[in-house]
Amino acid sequence: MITATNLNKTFRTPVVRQGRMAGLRSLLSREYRSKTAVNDVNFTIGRGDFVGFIGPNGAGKSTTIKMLTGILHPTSGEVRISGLSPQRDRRRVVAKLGVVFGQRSQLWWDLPVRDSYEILAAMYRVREEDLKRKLAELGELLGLGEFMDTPVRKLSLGQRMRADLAAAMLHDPDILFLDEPTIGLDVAAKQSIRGFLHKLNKEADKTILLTTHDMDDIEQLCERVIVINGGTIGYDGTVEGMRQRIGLPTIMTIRYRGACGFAGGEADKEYPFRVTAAEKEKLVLEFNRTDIGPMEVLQLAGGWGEIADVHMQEPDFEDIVHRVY
Ligand SMILES: Nc1ncnc2c1ncn2[C@@H]1O[C@H](COP(=O)(O)OP(=O)(O)OP(=O)(O)O)[C@@H](O)[C@H]1O
Repeated sequence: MITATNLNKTFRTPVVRQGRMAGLRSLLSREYRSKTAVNDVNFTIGRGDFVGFIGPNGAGKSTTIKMLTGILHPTSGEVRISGLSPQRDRRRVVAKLGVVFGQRSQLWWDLPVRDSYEILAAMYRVREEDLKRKLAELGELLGLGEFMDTPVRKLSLGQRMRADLAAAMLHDPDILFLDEPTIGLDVAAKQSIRGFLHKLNKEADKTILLTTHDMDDIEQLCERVIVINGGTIGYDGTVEGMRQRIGLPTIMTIRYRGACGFAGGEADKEYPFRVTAAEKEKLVLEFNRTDIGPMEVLQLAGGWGEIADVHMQEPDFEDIVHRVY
């Protein structure tokens, strides 16, 4: 449904000269600096996929999304959205896409939300009865009723984001590109946006590409994550696969009923895990899931006494992402 093939984007910006007569010299001979923002990027996103697109600041995320939506032309390589080029078939591709930039609203600042929707519906040639039906449906899912007649500038950030998501859905696109849709929101507002996106993906089968710096968005919503850094893709796979590849340990704390038999001599033996703390009735073990599974660890640990209670702590997703970057 969405493919990027050998996608490249190099920006050429004029160098600003310093010193006397700099302006005149710049006019006579311009010097340019090249910056490769996206470097040989390849991926395919299937219908109904929910993909997280992450990377540090300046990694090339926005540049990639702008090429996917047709706002920017690639220096080389190509994009296909349902077989169409967003650069050459702009109008047909735009009809399939909904786009939300969290930092920038596409609504008219001084107009009531309702008026913005009417303008957008006219631009997208949405029929009046379809708009009515869509607004009733989105109104319920996103709680638009409380601010439909309020000018956009008076909305809270959470309300504005909900209003923007509805705006992106008015023409019922199959694909959504979301750039930081939860930025700056409090926990409750984030949860409400996430609930909506989850429904769109699972119940309405929308394909979603989500850019975010909030790792909870990724963990709660995405099955797959694409990591970009310095314009190049560093990882493309499942969230679980990323955990395993990075190799941060899972920590298991085992409490025994009575004294634990792990002691003298045992410490010298080779195990596929590390014992990081050993007390009378408690052991703390660290292991990598690529080396051994939790059930095998428990079988081995069960040899040192009767296990009363087990607690497992998976590596923190934020730490994993930092390692990938
Ligand atoms: N119009 C432009 N002209 C020149 N350089 C640009 C332009 N747009 C982006 N860049 C550069 O390309 C690189 C990638 O930028 P991009 O905005 O795609 O990153 P990003 O991953 O979206 O970052 P962020 O998370 O900060 O939004 C950066 O070094 C940026 O300075």
